[in-house]
Amino acid sequence: MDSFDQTKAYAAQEEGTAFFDDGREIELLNYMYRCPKIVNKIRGKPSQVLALIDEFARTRKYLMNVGEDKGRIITQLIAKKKPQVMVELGGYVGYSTILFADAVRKAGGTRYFTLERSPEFAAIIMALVDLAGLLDVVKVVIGASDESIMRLYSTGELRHIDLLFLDHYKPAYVTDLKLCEELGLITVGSVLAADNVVSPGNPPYLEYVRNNFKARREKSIQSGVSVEHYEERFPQRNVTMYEKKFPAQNPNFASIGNPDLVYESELIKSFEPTGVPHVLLILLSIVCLPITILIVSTSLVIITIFDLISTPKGRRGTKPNTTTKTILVTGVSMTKGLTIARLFHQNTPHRIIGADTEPIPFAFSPARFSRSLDGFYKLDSPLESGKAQPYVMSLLRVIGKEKVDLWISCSSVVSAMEDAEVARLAEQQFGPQFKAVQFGPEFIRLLHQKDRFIGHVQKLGMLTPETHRCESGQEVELDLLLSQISQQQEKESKYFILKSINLDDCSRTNMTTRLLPSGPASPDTRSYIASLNISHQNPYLLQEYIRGYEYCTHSLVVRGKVQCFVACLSSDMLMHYEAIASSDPLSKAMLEFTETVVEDAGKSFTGHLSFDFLVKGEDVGKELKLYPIECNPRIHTAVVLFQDTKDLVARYVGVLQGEGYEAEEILTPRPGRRGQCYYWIGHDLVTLFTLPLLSILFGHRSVNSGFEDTRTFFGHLLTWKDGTFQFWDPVPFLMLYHVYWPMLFLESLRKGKEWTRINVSTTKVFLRGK
Ligand SMILES: C[S@@+](CC[C@H](N)C(=O)[O-])C[C@H]1O[C@@H](n2cnc3c(N)ncnc32)[C@H](O)[C@@H]1O
Repeated sequence: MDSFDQTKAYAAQEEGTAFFDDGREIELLNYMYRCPKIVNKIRGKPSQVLALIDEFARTRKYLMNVGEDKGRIITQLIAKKKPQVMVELGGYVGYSTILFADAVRKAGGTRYFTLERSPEFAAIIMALVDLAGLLDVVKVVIGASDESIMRLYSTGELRHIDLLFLDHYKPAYVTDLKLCEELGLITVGSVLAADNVVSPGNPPYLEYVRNNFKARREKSIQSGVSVEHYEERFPQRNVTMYEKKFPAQNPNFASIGNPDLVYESELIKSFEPTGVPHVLLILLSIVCLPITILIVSTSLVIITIFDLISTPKGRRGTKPNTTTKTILVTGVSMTKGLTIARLFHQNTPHRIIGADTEPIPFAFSPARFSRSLDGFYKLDSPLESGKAQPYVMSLLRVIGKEKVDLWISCSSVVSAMEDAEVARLAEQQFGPQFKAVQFGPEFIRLLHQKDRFIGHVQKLGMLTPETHRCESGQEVELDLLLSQISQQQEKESKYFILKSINLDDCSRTNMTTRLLPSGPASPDTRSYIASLNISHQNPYLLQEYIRGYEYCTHSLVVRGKVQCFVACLSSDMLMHYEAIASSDPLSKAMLEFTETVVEDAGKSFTGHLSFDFLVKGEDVGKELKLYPIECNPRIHTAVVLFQDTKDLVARYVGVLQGEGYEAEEILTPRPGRRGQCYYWIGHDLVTLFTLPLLSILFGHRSVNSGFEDTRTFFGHLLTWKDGTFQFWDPVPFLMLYHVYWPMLFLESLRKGKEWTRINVSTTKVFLRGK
C-alpha cells in the first residue's frame, strides 16, 4: 500500500460530535461559490470540485468525507467492475458522490443513487453535483436509507445494484444490506464496498458478509423476519453519532435477507487472522513460552516418576524379537502422522520409525522429539527440488535401511503420486514381506484428479454435481449456456464455480472462486473467465455450485474392505473436528458411498481414503442428497478423532497378516474423556483470543463481541482436546509452537513474504510474495 501524503491531510477531526452539522457544511458551500472566477473554472470538472472540497477540509474544517486515499480504492473497483448502477448509502456533502459518479460515468455506467437522510446535506450534494456537471447520472434521494431503498424499488426506479457503497449509520449496514438482498437488488455478481468496517469497526457487517452458507442459514432461521437491532454491538459513539440530527435510527423493515448469497470478502487495511504480522506471532510464541515450559516440565516429571515406579511397559531398551515389526510412518510432522505413530507406540511392541520433509534448516519436525518414535529420517522434499526423484529415492533408502515391514503413508497432497510410486517400487524391490498402506498409481490417477473422480462416480451410477472439464474460456461460456437450456424445466436456476484441475491444495487456498450464473455470460463473467487463462495445459472444472453443508470423511481400507470410518463437518479453516455419530443417516449415507467406491476397486485396494461432500436436503422429511466433490486418496486430519481408539492399530496390523484377516465390523472413533471435539490451541489462541483482544484495544470491535470470542476460546480450552498435546508425550507440542513456527516466521520475514493461511495441524504455511 502507498504511504499517505501528509500534505494532503484534512484538518484534525474535533473531539465529540461537533465535527459535522455545526454550520461547516454551509460554510463549505459558500467557500465553493465564493468567487465567480473560480466557479467558472471548476464548473463541469469533477476533479477540480473535489480538489476545492479537499482544500476546505485541509485549511478550514474537517469533513467526514471518504477522502482521496480510500476513494482511490473504490474508483479502481469501479473501473474494474464497470457498474451500470451504483448506490451509495450516506452522501453527506457529496464528496464520494462526485468522485464515484464521475468514475461510474467514465466506466460506461448510467445511474448513481446517493441516499442521504439529512435534507440540508442532500441540498448541498445537489448543488455540488450540479457544479461538477454530474446531474445526468446522479440522483439524490432524501430520507432514511431503508425507506428510500423501498421507495426506489417499488416505483421501479431501482431494479438492481451493481455496486453498493455503505457509508452511513453503522448499525444499519446489515439491515439495509438484507433488505437489498431480499428485494433482489443485490444478487450474485453485485459488489459491496463498505467504509469503516475495520476502524472504528463493524462486527455484525463483517460477520454477515463473511458467514458461509451454513452460518447464514442458521442465522436466518434463528432471527427469522424480526427487525434486528445491532446497536449494542457498537461502541457508544457510533450509535449516538447522528442522535442530535436524527433522534431515532430504527430500521423500518424486517428483512430475512437472502441466505443463499455467499460473499467473497476482502479487507483493505485489516486486523484479520490472514496476514497477521510474523513479528506478532513470534512475540506470542515468546510470551507463551514460560507457560508451555511449565506444563511440559510438569508432565515430564510426572511421567518419569510414573515410569520409575510402574513396571516398564515401554519397549525402549528391549531387544526386538521375531514378532516385533518395523513400522514406518511418513508425514509424522503433521497431526495425522503423529496420531498414528503414538497409537502404535502405546498399543504395540513394534519399532516405529518416523520420516518427513523439513521445510528449512532448524525448523525441526516436532515429531523428532516424540517418545513414540524409535528413529526419525528427513526426506528430500518434492516441492523444493521440483522433482519427484530425490523424494522417492530418499524414502526407498529409509525402507531398505530400516528393513521396514509396514509403511503407513500419511504424506500430504504434494506427494500423492510419488507415494504411490514408492509403494509400487518398494513392493518390487523388497518382496512380499513389505507391505504399504498406500494405494497404487492406477488408483491415485483415477481418484486424485477432480474430473476423473467425478467421471468415475458417474460411471458407478451415483449422483454428482453437474460438472464439465473446460480447456478454453469459450468452452466455459458454452457450457454455462447449454446448462441453462437443459434446465429450463427446473424451477431453480443453477450457479457454477470454476476449479483449476492442476492446482494442488496449497495453490487452491490462494484461489478466489466466483459464482457464475448459467446462461449467456455477462461482460463481467467473461472478463473473470478470461483472467483465468484456461487452456489445454491449464484446464478447469466448471462445477455446479451446491448450496449445502460441506462434510468430509476419513477411512482406512484394507484389501478392498473399509476397516475404519468417520465423517465430520468440513473444518479446514476453523480447525475444529467433531465426529458425526455413526448411527446418523448422513454418516451412513457417506459410508455407503465409500463402500461402493471401495468395492469397485477390488482386493488390491489398500490405503487411506477420504471424500468431500456437499449435502442437500438435511431438513427433516426431505430427501438427503450427497454430492461428492472431491476424493483425497490419502489420510485426513479427521483421523485425530481416533486418538483414543486403540483398536485402530489392529486394523493396520491386519495389512501385514494375510487375506481373510480383515475385520467385518467397521471401526468408528471411541469418545475420549473429553468427548469427540478436537481443536488446535495455536489456531484458537490467535483467532479467538489475541485478535479479538487487540481489536477491542484498538477500538475496532466492541467489548461485547470481542469477549464472545474469548469465551469460546476458554470453552474449547476447558472442554475440547488439543490435536497435538498429549500428557505422556508433551515435547512435540513445545517444539511445534516454540521452535518450528517461529523458525518459519523468521524465514518468511527474511524473504519479505506475507502469509495468507496457516494450517497448524499440517504444519503448512502458504505465503504470498509482496
Ligand atoms: C460519513 S458520512 C458520508 C460521507 C460520504 N459518503 C463521503 O465520503 O463524502 C455519513 C452520512 O450518512 C448520513 N446518514 C446517517 N444515517 C443515515 C440513514 N439512516 N440514511 C441515510 N443517510 C444517513 C449522515 O447524514 C451523513 O451525511
